Amino acid sequence: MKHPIQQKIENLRDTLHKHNYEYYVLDNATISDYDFDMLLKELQALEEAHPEFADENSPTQKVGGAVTKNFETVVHKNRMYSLDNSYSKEDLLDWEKRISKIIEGEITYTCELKYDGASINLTYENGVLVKAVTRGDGVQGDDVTANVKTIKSLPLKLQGDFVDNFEIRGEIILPLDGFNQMNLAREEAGEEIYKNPRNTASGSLKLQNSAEVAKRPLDCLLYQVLTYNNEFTSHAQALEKARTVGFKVPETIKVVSSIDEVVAFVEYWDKARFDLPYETDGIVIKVNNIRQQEELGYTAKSPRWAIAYKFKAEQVSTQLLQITYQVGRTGAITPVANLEPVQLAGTTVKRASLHNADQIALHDIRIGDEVYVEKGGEIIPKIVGVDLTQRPADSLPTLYATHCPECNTPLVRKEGDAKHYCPNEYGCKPQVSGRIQHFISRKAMDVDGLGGETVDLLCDVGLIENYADLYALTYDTILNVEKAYDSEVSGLVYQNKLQITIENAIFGLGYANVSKRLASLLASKIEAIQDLLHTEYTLEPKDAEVLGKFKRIFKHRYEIVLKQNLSEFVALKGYVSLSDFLILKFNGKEKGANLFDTSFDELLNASKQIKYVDELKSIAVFEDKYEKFNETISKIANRRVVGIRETGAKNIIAGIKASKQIPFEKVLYALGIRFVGETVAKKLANAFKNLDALFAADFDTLIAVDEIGDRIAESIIAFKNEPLNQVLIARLKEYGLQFSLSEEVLQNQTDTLSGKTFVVSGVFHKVSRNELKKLIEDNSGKVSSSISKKTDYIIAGDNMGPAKLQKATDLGITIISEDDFLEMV
Ligand SMILES: NC(=O)c1ccc[n+]([C@@H]2O[C@H](COP(=O)([O-])OP(=O)(O)OC[C@H]3O[C@@H](n4cnc5c(N)ncnc54)[C@H](O)[C@@H]3O)[C@@H](O)[C@H]2O)c1
Ligand SMILES: [Zn+2]
Repeated sequence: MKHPIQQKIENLRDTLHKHNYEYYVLDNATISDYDFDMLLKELQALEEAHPEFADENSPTQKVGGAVTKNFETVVHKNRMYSLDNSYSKEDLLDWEKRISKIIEGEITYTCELKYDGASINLTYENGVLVKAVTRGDGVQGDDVTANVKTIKSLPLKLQGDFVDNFEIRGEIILPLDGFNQMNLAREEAGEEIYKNPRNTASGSLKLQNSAEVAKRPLDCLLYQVLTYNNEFTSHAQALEKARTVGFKVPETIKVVSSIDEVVAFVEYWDKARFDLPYETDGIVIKVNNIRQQEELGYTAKSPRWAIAYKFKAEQVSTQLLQITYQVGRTGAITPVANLEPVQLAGTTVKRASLHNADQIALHDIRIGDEVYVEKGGEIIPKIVGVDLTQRPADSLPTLYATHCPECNTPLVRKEGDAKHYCPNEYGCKPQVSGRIQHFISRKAMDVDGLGGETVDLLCDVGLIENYADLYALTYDTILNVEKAYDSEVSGLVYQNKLQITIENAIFGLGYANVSKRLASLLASKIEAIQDLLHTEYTLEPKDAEVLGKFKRIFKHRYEIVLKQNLSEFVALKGYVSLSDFLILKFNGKEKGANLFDTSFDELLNASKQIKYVDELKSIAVFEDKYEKFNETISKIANRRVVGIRETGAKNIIAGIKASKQIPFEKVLYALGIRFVGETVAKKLANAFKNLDALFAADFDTLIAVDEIGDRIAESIIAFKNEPLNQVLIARLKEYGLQFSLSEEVLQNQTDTLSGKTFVVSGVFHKVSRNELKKLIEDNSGKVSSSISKKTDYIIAGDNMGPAKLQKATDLGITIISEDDFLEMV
């Protein structure tokens, strides 16, 4: 058993590592900065109280970022640090006390805004910009010179005299105006909008194409000059000189001589910051005298001579207009507050997350309430409370959604789970598409050429509805498939009120984007929609092409659907889509009957199984809110068309074909069995060697495998017992995917290390850490991340931490070198 404090420390480190990765590498934070900082402080306090659990890789000891593989890695000449945070005047006074013990003489401070973007280190030689490198992990960063050179306000060549060779540091930011304009354009194009300026600035720097970067209105604000010959005596003096030769050093910087003055500066900017053209998340206070700075030096992570003061999140109040529900890829439901638009920290806020039913109940949040909205750092705003004094007299408590907004299935909530789920795994559109997107993702089948948007498109037009369908796609069926997307209406436009005529069906099926005019022309010559397949038309070339496309997709769908009758079909999939329903319902009716002359109500009543309501949603809008519907229809003129052209089609088909070679463990991961992540999939693949053996294993056999617990075993059994999965797997086998480990892999596996547990620590020379781990696993050994009594060997590289070494010696564990280990295998 691990010491509970050690366990807690390790959990905190894991959590913080994950958030660092999301924040710095993915540019996609999932908790607020404030919450992040509080977790970090908790970890700091625990580590201070328990030095025996110290680790040089802890998030408290290192700058949180990382280098990416996309750029050349450059080692910084001078390390780049983070900043210590403070939140109150007391924190600032404590800091002053700490530094006064180390340095002598008067202290003056500079106060600067903390610009919220991505840090950059610029190297100038003989007055010319030669290199721009991101902070990375503080020791080394990404060389993004080409991208940075596109920033117009940054001098590539200095005007006037400055130091010959120097480095200068600053923040690449995206001013609010530019950010809002970028988002406006994306909103109009129907694209997902950017979360916040910081993410977008940081993401822009990492783009591969500098021409794209040049289109973004980035700016660079400078905050520190590093020289080699003591050219400057104070920080402020260096910055002012830098300004005169063309660097953008904000005029907001101020030199003061007491913490009281610092506090006044903070208080002023806490209000005035909202009038700034860019975002700031705090103030940076620095010791102004450079000699004093040098005396103070650095901790592992930050300079002792500087501290950040972080502003509290801003709050506003606004009216809650409506609560809607979003369905995630796993079926998880997230309630979303639709708000009366309000300005918050420089951006217009229209929506906020409500998290889950408990949160709504906790604050008793009701539609019509005046609610307090807060931007916790940078992620989407949240509702933190209700102004009860403003509550309307007739307000009613919120009734949480009972049915899935996408497929109308009753929602479920498992004990101990905060979220509701839509259980209609195989019939709910976001889940269906999500599962396919997981299947093709990089760590799974790694299908090149196919992305999330295209999967959505292929699902929407009905070409695929599970991952096996991917392998039935051909170049011809996907070429020129396209669909127009807009915010509300997904395709069906009912002109004759609620009548579905052939004309409307052709228009509404969404295949190939047939125009209203063409639909009516096509409908005029036929009795039933399937007549389209053999009726001759004389058409303009453009129309003929559209009809060709329509026929291709329709025929494909038609053939799939007609293989079963309606009840079998429903039994198999749990739902039918509207288009499938139409095909099934009207197949075989006598020619002459007006097959599509069915009212919407009739249609809905006739089949309670229609759950694929994407198409039907527009009708609900039509019935409830005629005006809104009209407004939406008018937007159709600005629809965004997503389509597949020649090159795209070729790449998709090639990518799908190539994925047949992806090794078994990845295929297993791709199947999307609950709780079977990448590592578990690898374990299972190694233990059972092929899918048949895995699926033949009973519960006890499964949990006998190292690290496979009840939950995973149950999930595997549930998966293999699901008839639809059986059909899918059978199809995938037929298509030739890898369902067993390759001969080559099997040959490299031995039992040499069976029963032995290893901990790998430090830096290695001959093989990488990951290769070491793989070697251990291939030879049936076990890798553990921490030292305990169960550890048999520690493979120690360079720089193994002293705490680990001590612990290993205490427990009497054998420490071996890289070479010793390689001998063993
Ligand atoms: N929400 C999350 O998941 C998450 C994850 C990781 C980090 N974070 C946030 O990021 C912060 C840590 O990030 P960090 O290590 O980049 O530190 P930081 O942002 O707190 O401070 C260091 C950085 O401030 C920047 N800076 C801006 N103006 C400056 C000025 N005038 N002078 C000096 N530096 C200036 C520099 O780029 C410097 O690298 C945490 O406080 C946390 O809130 C959040
Ligand atoms: Zn659903």
